[in-house]
Amino acid sequence: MSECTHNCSTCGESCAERQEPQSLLKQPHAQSRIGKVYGVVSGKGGVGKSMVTSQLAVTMRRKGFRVGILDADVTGPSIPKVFGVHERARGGDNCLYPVESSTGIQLMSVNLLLEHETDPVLWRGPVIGSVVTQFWTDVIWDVDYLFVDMPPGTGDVSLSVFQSIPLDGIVIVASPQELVSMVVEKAVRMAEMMEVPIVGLVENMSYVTCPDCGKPIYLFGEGKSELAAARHNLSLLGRMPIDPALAALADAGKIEEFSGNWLDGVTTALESN
Ligand SMILES: Nc1ncnc2c1ncn2[C@@H]1O[C@H](COP(=O)(O)OP(=O)(O)OP(=O)(O)O)[C@@H](O)[C@H]1O
Repeated sequence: MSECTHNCSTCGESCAERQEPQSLLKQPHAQSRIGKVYGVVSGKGGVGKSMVTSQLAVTMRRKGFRVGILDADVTGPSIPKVFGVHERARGGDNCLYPVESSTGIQLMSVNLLLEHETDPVLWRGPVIGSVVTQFWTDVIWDVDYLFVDMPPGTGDVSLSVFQSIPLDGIVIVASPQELVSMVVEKAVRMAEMMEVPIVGLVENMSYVTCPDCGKPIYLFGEGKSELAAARHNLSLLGRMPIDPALAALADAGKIEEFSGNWLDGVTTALESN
């Protein structure tokens, strides 16, 4: 046997010192019942990731599934607000209970734990990462589908989610402008490196509908999403317009009242996954 370098990855010997690579995936709470788990990610902030997460959850709930949203966007949590939920989450012995929206969607977000929902979260990355992990390990979920609203970008909290929560897949949300930049590619590469399947791509703020003639106006140019999807070998599952009615519903905490079938391609893909 050659001299031990303590680097098992470059050594073929089988010995007592050998350490297999350890999975960092965490177990959910023993009382949780969780079906499929999907992350909703974006290369950068403000492209509508929370909007898409909320609409996916509402659509799956309308189909009769039990649905939850784990808001992993700890420093910019918007999920409770768009659902009009302002009460605080209750805790039990070593557990937390999600708060239910008016249609029964289970929600957990740091904003449901803060004394004042306008308080900023002035925590460093590792603390934020551990809070997100606890939303998986300590919350008692009872869902067929759990959507994780990821923090924007490919920083350390996103990495914590990928490492600690066993995602069945991710949905990538991008605006037309973002589709031509490298940030989408970074999100795609991150998923590939973490070996998480990509369900597909959603282009948000793709166009506006002319209020007079009903024609779509592609403010940022047409056809970018097809090109980007082809470039990254992704399925283009939906295109959502900029719709002032959607923004108004989100601002009023009434996202459960949205109408529109832009994301049906995504929910069909999730159901058949
Ligand atoms: N298709 C749309 N039509 C109209 N308004 C939209 C649309 N998509 C998103 N918005 C609005 O744009 C703003 C940003 O959306 P959202 O919070 O979903 O983005 P995000 O990507 O989650 O941002 P962050 O990562 O910074 O939290 C919100 O006010 C939201 O209501």
